[in-house]
Amino acid sequence: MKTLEVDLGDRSYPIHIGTDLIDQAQLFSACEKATSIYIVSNTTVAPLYAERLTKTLEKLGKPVRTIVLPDGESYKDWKNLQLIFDDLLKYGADRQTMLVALGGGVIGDMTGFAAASFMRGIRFIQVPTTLLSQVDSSVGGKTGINHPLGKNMIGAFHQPVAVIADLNTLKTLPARELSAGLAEVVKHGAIADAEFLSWIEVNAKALLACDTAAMAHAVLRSCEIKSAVVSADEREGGIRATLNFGHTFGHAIEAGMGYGEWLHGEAVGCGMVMGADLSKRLNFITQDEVNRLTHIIQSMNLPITPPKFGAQRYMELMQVDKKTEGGQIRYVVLEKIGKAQIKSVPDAQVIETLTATGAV
Ligand SMILES: NC(=O)c1ccc[n+]([C@@H]2O[C@H](COP(=O)([O-])OP(=O)(O)OC[C@H]3O[C@@H](n4cnc5c(N)ncnc54)[C@H](O)[C@@H]3O)[C@@H](O)[C@H]2O)c1
Ligand SMILES: O=C(O)C(=O)C[C@@H](O)[C@H](O)[C@H](O)COP(=O)(O)O
Ligand SMILES: [Zn+2]
Repeated sequence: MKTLEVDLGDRSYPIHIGTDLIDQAQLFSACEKATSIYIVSNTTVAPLYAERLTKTLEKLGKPVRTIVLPDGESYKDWKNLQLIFDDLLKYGADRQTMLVALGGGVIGDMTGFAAASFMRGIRFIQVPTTLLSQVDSSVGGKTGINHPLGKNMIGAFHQPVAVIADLNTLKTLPARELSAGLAEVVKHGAIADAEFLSWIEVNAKALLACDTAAMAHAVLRSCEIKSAVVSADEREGGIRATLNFGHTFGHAIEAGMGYGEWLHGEAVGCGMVMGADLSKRLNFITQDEVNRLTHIIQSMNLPITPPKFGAQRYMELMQVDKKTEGGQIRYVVLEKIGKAQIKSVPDAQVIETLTATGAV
């Protein structure tokens, strides 16, 4: 097992990465002060892992309950968030209750937001079970739900007290979900570590085969990159926005298609192709580099052609992005492979990208 720390002063926490971690009660030591523990999971993940995790948590001598939500991005909303509060209140949760998010990014984001707001804030642990949640969403404390008009529009920054990433849970993950997770892995290389991007390129086959050693490296390096950025800029005043590479276009695809039609990772993969094209138009990277990144994304079995919503609809969907300031949409672009920056770009150049990539 490898452990790294997200360094945030008195809100610092460990990320544990290894195999069979959900059976190890000592990793959940933050629950020692808890009055009760609620696992929050969904109808797919709970039957696979909730019983094992319950046995582990019961060793800590606390009452353990499981709340099971419907599965899917389309349920990441107010109505289904309320189901968590309903059970917490029904069964007598209090301010010392610990929530444990068992699932992918949807469960992690919703459980985190429930923890941020229940009784004005309780603690929670992330047990991510998708590649995407292990390399990205379980770390950094962005929690929330979607609004029909925009992705993750309602939420809070609320850090977990621990992240426990059990690589063996990835063995039951469908191939399409694995590919979606690889999009965020590629993102970390593209924005912060050119050498890591080359490693991803060389190890694409092992990654797609869910080889444990390859997964361990992808999760560890991604968590190192993300935790360094989050430690430097927890609330996205500056550098944290670079973690949004591919997301201005990607979130527009997710909302425009209807949540759940394209997986988040698929939309981000395609969004990065568009972001790379935009970076080339700003004379930052070359067409060869755009082609290389596009090829890497395609080799992960991710779509590279966006839906044809037309320029006006894309601009409308992107306008609500959380990076927009004073009506100006700001895009994450690649200064070079391994380094990103955030920039306002004239609409005309963005429309050129939309046209060139097939969105118009
Ligand atoms: N908070 C953040 O920083 C952050 C970062 C990236 C993404 N996100 C959010 O995360 C969400 C996407 O997360 P995701 O890709 O994990 O999707 P997800 O949570 O919908 O999980 C994907 C699918 O895999 C299933 N699943 C989960 N673990 C499994 C396992 N071990 N075996 C079999 N099936 C399993 C789930 O039930 C679901 O059907 C989006 O809502 C996105 O906005 C948040
Ligand atoms: O942690 C971050 O910061 C990220 O941007 C990571 C993204 O991969 C993630 O999808 C995040 O939820 C997007 O944030 P948002 O603020 O654009 O909703
Ligand atoms: Zn993302």
